[in-house]
Amino acid sequence: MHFTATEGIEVVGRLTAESRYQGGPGVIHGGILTTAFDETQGMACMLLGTAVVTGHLQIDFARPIPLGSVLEFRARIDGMIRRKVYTSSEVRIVEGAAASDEIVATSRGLFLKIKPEHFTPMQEFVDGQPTGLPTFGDSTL
Ligand SMILES: CCCCCCCC/C=C\CCCCCCCC(=O)SCCNC(=O)CCNC(=O)[C@H](O)C(C)(C)COP(=O)(O)OP(=O)(O)OC[C@H]1O[C@@H](n2cnc3c(N)ncnc32)[C@H](O)[C@@H]1OP(=O)(O)O
Repeated sequence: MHFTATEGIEVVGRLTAESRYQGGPGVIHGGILTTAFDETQGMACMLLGTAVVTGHLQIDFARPIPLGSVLEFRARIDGMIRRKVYTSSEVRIVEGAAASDEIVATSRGLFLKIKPEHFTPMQEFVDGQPTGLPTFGDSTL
């Protein structure tokens, strides 16, 4: 995806619903749409200048999205308290046969600010290949 920072803390992302993203016949898979929301809202949080991870994500799939559609996601930060960052986003079809101003899906997400050491226990798994026996708390894998 490509992202653009706009006025305020808002992010715009575009994604083409390619054939490899098919879920039901002729339509985008809901998991792909969910991933795109996660990325767009996570990117909005990045404008705060701190790293975040997704804590909770809730999607409303309002309309089927035909393959070939160009989607435009808009995401923003609605509020913050302590480490919690509340975000929302919506998507429209901006190019293709089904293009219109109608919102075809919406998302609300809670992101948590994290410190860089959040990922330290997972370093051994970078690129998917465990190279040692990392310890998570008291349990050993
Ligand atoms: C990918 C990271 C990138 C790093 C930076 C590199 C540059 C990137 C550049 C570009 C980024 C583009 C954007 C990326 C977007 C994609 C992000 C993902 O998909 S992340 C993968 C999926 N998510 C996880 O793997 C989290 C797994 N969960 C955890 O690690 C923990 O549960 C965590 C950190 C979320 C919270 O654990 P605690 O121990 O730190 O914090 P506690 O004390 O439990 O919670 C703090 C507050 O948050 C609430 N909270 C926590 N989880 C909640 C939940 N699921 N629902 C509701 N509230 C929750 C709690 O009630 C508490 O609230 P009270 O402050 O007391 O009011």
